[in-house]
Amino acid sequence: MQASSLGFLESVDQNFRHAMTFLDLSEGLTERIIQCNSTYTVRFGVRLRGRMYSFIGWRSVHSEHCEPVKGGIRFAPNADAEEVEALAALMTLKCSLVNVPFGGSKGALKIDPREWTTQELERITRRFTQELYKRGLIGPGVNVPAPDIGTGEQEMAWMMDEFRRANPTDVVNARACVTGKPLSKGGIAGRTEATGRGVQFAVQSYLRDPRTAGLGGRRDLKDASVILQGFGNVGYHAAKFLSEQDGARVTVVAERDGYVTNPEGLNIEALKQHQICTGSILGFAGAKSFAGDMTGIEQPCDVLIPAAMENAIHVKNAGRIKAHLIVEAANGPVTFEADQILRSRGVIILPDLYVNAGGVIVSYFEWVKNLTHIPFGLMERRRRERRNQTIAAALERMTGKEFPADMRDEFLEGGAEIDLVRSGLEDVMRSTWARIGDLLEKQPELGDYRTAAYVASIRQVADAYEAIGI
Ligand SMILES: NC(=O)c1ccc[n+]([C@@H]2O[C@H](COP(=O)([O-])OP(=O)(O)OC[C@H]3O[C@@H](n4cnc5c(N)ncnc54)[C@H](O)[C@@H]3O)[C@@H](O)[C@H]2O)c1
Repeated sequence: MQASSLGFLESVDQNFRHAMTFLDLSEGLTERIIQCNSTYTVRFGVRLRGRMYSFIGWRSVHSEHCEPVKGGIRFAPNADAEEVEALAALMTLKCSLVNVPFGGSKGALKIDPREWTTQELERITRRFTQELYKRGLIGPGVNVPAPDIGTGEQEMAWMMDEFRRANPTDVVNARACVTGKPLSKGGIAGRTEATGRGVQFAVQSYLRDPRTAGLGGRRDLKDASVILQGFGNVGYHAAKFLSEQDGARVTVVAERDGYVTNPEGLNIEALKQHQICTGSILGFAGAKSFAGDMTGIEQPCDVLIPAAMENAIHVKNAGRIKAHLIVEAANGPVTFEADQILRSRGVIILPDLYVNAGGVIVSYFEWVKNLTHIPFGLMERRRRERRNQTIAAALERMTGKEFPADMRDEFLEGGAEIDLVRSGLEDVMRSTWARIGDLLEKQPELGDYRTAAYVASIRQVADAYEAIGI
């Protein structure tokens, strides 16, 4: 997915430097914040299928102004050190923007997971974890990985288990060494859907804010046409919530082998089942398929959600994008140059560091849950229970009737973990949008949401560096 003259890392760097022009920081501090602190390359061998296979991976730490540092681990055949550094920089910005107390990091293993069996992937993942551990690149207080492209809760469970084995005398906090784990291994309800759910809250926050242009003045997604690129974890959940709960019509889903379309709106759940059964979205009965055609994202629509790889929209195709609103669910899907072309055409872009922050927000909840060793939100649940008891007693006094027994338990229940996670996520996404909007209102010269988000975020990182005197 290339054809940009600027690479991913250069695009992030340009965005940084553009935002820095609105901040009054010393030159030394500017460079300190932009530069990636370290990138480790790990090479290791695993004996598989009767021979030795060599693997290469990376873990970048962009900024340690807050520790531990945090960021996903990607398993992808085209991964490289530059990509990992760009992603680590975005993690620094993202965590700062949504006020989760982590520095930025990211990792990758150059591997196509589809070429290996589950047992083989387990051995590779465990060896990779050993390499990270040896270099102090995994641990609850130092560096906390999470899922990204090509990884999920299974890989996180293996990593956590390998870390725990390496620390047999200190297993108490071992669970907090990665997030995105299965529930049975210390994960948190709602983590898998979190990034897609956050995308939904981001779109809603933008549309409901009277200061924005909305969708040509419209304030909701009812019947709006949406094109999605990338039908993986983030893309699937975003499309599911926006179509089932906000009434959007997902008219195109584009994947690496082509796209499917239905102007009436695709049935997202049925399409997912088809993808799981056949390994592709193509050939889905409820749509027309275009095999090998990568122009799905160029079809007319109200909203385009790139949720696959970086550099999906570049100088060569930016002029052909017809969406009014682009919602960056992926990291870096619009290059710096494409961003300028699109904005000159009046296209509004909601930036990645805000839109896809749901994953790290809920990862933070999971990390806190693992370190406190008490069920997530126990205090909040107790508070809600007490509040609801007071309301029930007041209602009983006013009506002179007892609260119906069948409703009582449900009403008094403070809320399950999933409700608390969702409401916490919603709260952070909405308040972060308000911060971005307020800043742009106060400083209209910033010009766009990406610059406003970068400025808000960098300012906090700068404050942290200045406070510790580096
Ligand atoms: N998983 C998370 O919690 C999370 C959090 C924040 C950001 N992100 C970002 O979201 C994006 C997607 O991550 P994910 O976790 O959903 O990964 P995933 O592996 O679950 O899904 C990615 C999907 O994109 C598809 N894809 C790959 N190349 C494509 C191409 N050229 N055209 C169309 N589709 C293509 C893949 O086939 C796959 O279905 C990445 O940029 C990732 O960094 C993920």
